[in-house]
Amino acid sequence: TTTPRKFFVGGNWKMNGSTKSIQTLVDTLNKAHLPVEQVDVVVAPPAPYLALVRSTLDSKLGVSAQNVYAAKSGAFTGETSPLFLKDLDIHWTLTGHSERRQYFRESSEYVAEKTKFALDQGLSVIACIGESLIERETGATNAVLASQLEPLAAALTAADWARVVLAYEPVWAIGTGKVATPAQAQDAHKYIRSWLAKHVSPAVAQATRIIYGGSVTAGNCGELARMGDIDGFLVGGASLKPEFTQIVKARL
Ligand SMILES: O=C(COP(=O)(O)O)NO
Repeated sequence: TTTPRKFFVGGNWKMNGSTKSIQTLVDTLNKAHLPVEQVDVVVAPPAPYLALVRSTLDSKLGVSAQNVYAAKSGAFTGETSPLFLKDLDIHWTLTGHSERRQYFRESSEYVAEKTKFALDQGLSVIACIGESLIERETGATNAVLASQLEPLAAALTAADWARVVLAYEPVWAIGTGKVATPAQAQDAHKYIRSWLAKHVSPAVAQATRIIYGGSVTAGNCGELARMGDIDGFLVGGASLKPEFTQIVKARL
């Protein structure tokens, strides 16, 4: 028998918010009494607001950085150390979000290096992968996903994977309102899981949560959540709204 994977919903606030809007959002989340026994919920505020959110959000909800640097401290102006997060009782970080790959030229090798470093510092990681529109249209989706997974598989031990959630976020669905169809998302998740089974281990493939991101809303999350290899969501725009609490309950 295999242990069912606990549903996981992340909220990526990206570069949005203010003290006032964040306090309102935190208040909404605290009052929602989210079903944390059935769903892992983690929100990722902008770095300047990490301490505020951690100190005011219900402790049963996780807080994540949106990015970290692969060093403990030093002359790396502008960067966030994993040690800062642990100091703030924050146990998660995103790595490899497509916006960091696109605007800040983060390579899959670099993403794997920072993912491994964060894990070695005791953090859990939401590691992001996903293809562009041209890659999908030219039939390169699986090859691209494999190329993004390879450095991760090379860097991580089997034990590391227990603290990794993979987020499949097709770039063409992020912020566009063009959500992947349940079949498109399921196919990609199924490929990722089969890739893990072959290149890491069947046990890691079975246990690793693979969550979908890209224009998820309260309206489309239900049908996506019914797909066997979709273990949750990484929500952008909708995570800034009260409807995020509906998305958390997508599989209930
Ligand atoms: O980038 C995303 C998805 O963003 P949207 O939900 O706004 O498409 N999650 O990390």
